Amino acid sequence: MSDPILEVRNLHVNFDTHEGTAEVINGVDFTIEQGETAALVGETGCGKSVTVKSLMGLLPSATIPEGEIIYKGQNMLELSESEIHARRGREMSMIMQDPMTSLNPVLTVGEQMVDVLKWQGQPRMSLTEWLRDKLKSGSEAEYRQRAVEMLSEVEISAPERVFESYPVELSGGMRQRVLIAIALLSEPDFLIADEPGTALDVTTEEKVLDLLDELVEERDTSVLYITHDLGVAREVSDYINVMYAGEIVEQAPTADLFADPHHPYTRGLLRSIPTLATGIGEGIEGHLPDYTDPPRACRFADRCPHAEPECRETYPYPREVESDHNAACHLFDGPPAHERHVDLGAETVDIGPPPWEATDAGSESDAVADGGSQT
Ligand SMILES: Nc1ncnc2c1ncn2[C@@H]1O[C@H](COP(=O)(O)OP(=O)(O)OP(=O)(O)O)[C@@H](O)[C@H]1O
Ligand code: NI
Repeated sequence: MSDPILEVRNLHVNFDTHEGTAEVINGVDFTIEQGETAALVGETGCGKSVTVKSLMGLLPSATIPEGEIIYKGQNMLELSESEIHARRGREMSMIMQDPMTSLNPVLTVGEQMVDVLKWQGQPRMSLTEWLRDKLKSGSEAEYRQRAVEMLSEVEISAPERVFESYPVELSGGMRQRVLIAIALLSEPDFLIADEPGTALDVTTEEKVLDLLDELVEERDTSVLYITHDLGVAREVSDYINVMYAGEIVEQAPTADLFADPHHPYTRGLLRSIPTLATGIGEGIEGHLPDYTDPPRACRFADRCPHAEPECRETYPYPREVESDHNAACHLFDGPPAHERHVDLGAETVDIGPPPWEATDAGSESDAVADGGSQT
């Protein structure tokens, strides 16, 4: 097996706010294998964008008191600003949540794409530095041709016209395709897609997702896919990391997560997937904790239908359900998922059948106890 392309270990990210220090990301661990598409899933405000911006070195106002971000064997947190700039956009690329704010409104699509292509010839510079000097090399016609080709690859039917257009002249779906084209121009090894498509209607979103899926498959790009929707994550990813309030509460290969979800938050999210029958999901009651004063034990306890006193007293370190499948919950037992996590001792508790399947609440199903009761 090859080395993972990205390993995030014990990542902490804080912000200074008027109310005090917001401890938003609290000890996050996840790994992305070469060529794999992993998802980071959680509700709004749980820290998905903060996590990925810290991977890209795009959080100037944050502090990272602890953690490692190991990309191709190198800890990004030990690199200088200029070394990070040099990688960003070239080896690593990001499709942002909001196409309107990530495209420059005063430049045409073509101008923005050609700038990216020219910049690629300048490996020691950040895009901003490069734009300042505008060192020109290569021929304008070649860049134009490459950009137009890329626009056809994202299935834009009038690429020449879109090349000459300003972002505001395009539909939302078109802008999202342009952003995908820009992100793939540099043929990145690693792509972060932060909810591409959420601003779009469902049909357009589906098309954009299918397209992205195809493009990364062809290129064998490793992808971290950000979404609040487990249904979308299931469609696009091989592995799912479920995030709640700045922590990974459960992580598993996609099929395992759906077959045998352990964390009550994962189960809540599963119930939140809209069904064809009702069109709406159930949602999870309550709201995220205050990041400036988060619970020191389980951050989900206040919303958890199964919380016990221990959940408010002891920190729920991740435990192994199976190899590659971890959950951070006191309600089941299992060996520590990571070496530094040593705080075990909870008994296996039956939390009943998976709620989204349950017909008989309080039955003696041991779906959860089973998975977790390893010695
Ligand atoms: N620069 C910042 N300064 C202070 N707090 C911040 C900053 N950026 C993000 N936060 C806080 O971090 C928390 C997580 O935000 P984040 O944008 O990562 O959520 P998200 O999971 O991406 O949500 P969404 O699905 O809405 O995009 C929020 O409470 C947010 O207010
Ligand atoms: Ni976000």
